[in-house]
Amino acid sequence: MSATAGQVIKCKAAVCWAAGEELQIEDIEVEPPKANEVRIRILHTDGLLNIIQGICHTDEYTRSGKDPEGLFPVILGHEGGGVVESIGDGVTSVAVGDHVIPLYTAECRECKFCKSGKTNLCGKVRTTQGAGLMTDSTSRFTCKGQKIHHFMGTSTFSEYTVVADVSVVAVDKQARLDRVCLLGCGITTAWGSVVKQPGIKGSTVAVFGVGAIGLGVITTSQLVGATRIIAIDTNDGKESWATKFGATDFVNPTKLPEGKRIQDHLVEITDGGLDYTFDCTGNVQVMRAALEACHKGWGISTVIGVAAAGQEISTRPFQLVTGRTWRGSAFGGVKGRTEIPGLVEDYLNGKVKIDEYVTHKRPFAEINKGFHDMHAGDCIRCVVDMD
Ligand SMILES: NC(=O)C1=CN([C@@H]2O[C@H](COP(=O)(O)OP(=O)(O)OC[C@H]3O[C@@H](n4cnc5c(N)ncnc54)[C@H](OP(=O)(O)O)[C@@H]3O)[C@@H](O)[C@H]2O)C=CC1
Ligand SMILES: N[C@@H](CCC(=O)N[C@@H](CSC=O)C(=O)NCC(=O)O)C(=O)O
Ligand SMILES: [Zn+2]
Ligand SMILES: [Zn+2]
Repeated sequence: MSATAGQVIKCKAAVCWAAGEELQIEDIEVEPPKANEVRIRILHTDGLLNIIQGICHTDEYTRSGKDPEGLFPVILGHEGGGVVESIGDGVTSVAVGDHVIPLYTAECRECKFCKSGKTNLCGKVRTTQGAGLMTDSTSRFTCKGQKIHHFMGTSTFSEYTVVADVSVVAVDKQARLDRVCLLGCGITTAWGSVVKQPGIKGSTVAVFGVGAIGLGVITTSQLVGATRIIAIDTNDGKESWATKFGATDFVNPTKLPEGKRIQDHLVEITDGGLDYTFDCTGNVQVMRAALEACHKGWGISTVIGVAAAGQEISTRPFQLVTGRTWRGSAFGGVKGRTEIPGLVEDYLNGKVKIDEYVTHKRPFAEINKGFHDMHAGDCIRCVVDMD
């Protein structure tokens, strides 16, 4: 039992008060966990463990106001790790002191979705999570007397956070928490999007967008045995990254002859198109190009990127009539409580890269600089040092 169990904890958090505003480091209050909830210490003060956590483009997407589900004021962050400080009644899946990763895709194992065997999406907490609240429709965070919304059921940009017990997984304490916390989103999303897509072994793949997600798709495609992996990015600086992670080719669509569309170029250089393509940009024009770069009769295109409010995808229905498939992937189709412990072991065994994605590091007090880093073009993953 920790000394703070059952008490309101006062700590620091990065609060975004309104859409488009920078985050403010504020003193907040974090209520104890209620039944089936877990309070997690993201800041570790004993000097043994220095937590870092990632900033994902989806945090920026919500901060910017482009997310139709965005609610403010809010504590963002969904790629973190921490240590369980206390648990509410009925919690059996994690214990005080466990090293844990919060999961924005819950896994209750009881709902229609979880029991379907067809999806990783879980229905248990999604409605209240989307409303920025815990399952009893209240928040555990206050600041200056005001209620602060939770974000994606995780809100990791806080020294303490509260999550549902179905939204957290304990991991091997031998794994450095300041590394495996990055499995909370981007790397796992990319890994799952590839390993859960049958047929990539021996096939051709095109990856649009060479950020953390695109690199994860490239390296996992290589791991499962894709024969040709074409990376596409508008930034030439991404070519060396793509190659280092396993791409066989790199194309910058802005360097094609005038009027030449990227999908037409890809179809030409691949004898009819790719077996598999992935959108890792969030740009709906790119999503279309990725679909249309697929081979007639069997090509499959996966949308991973998150597009802004009001954006819609389109293509000629004939593209689908003639055998191309458009699909999407949330958190890579990964069931976090079941599969993240195995991914942690894969990291410990050198089968999954994590450290290689980190290009920038910022102290918590400079978290806004981390958000700016993401727009600079040379950033794969910026991590925030909570110490
Ligand atoms: N479905 C899911 O579960 C998840 C989805 N996401 C989403 O995935 C997307 C990718 O995330 P992340 O890798 O972190 O993002 P990044 O911005 O780091 O990577 C995107 C890359 O695409 C490049 N790019 C931009 N426009 C084009 C274009 N027209 N053609 C080709 N490349 C282009 C960017 O270039 P430049 O460097 O010049 O900007 C950048 O290199 C985001 O939308 C994010 O929200 C993230 C996690 C989970
Ligand atoms: N809130 C947005 C949709 C955002 C979105 O698509 N989120 C992804 C994860 S992105 C992680 O970095 C996701 O898993 N969505 C599934 C879900 O149930 O939210 C909107 O409303 O457009
Ligand atoms: Zn994310
Ligand atoms: Zn469920």
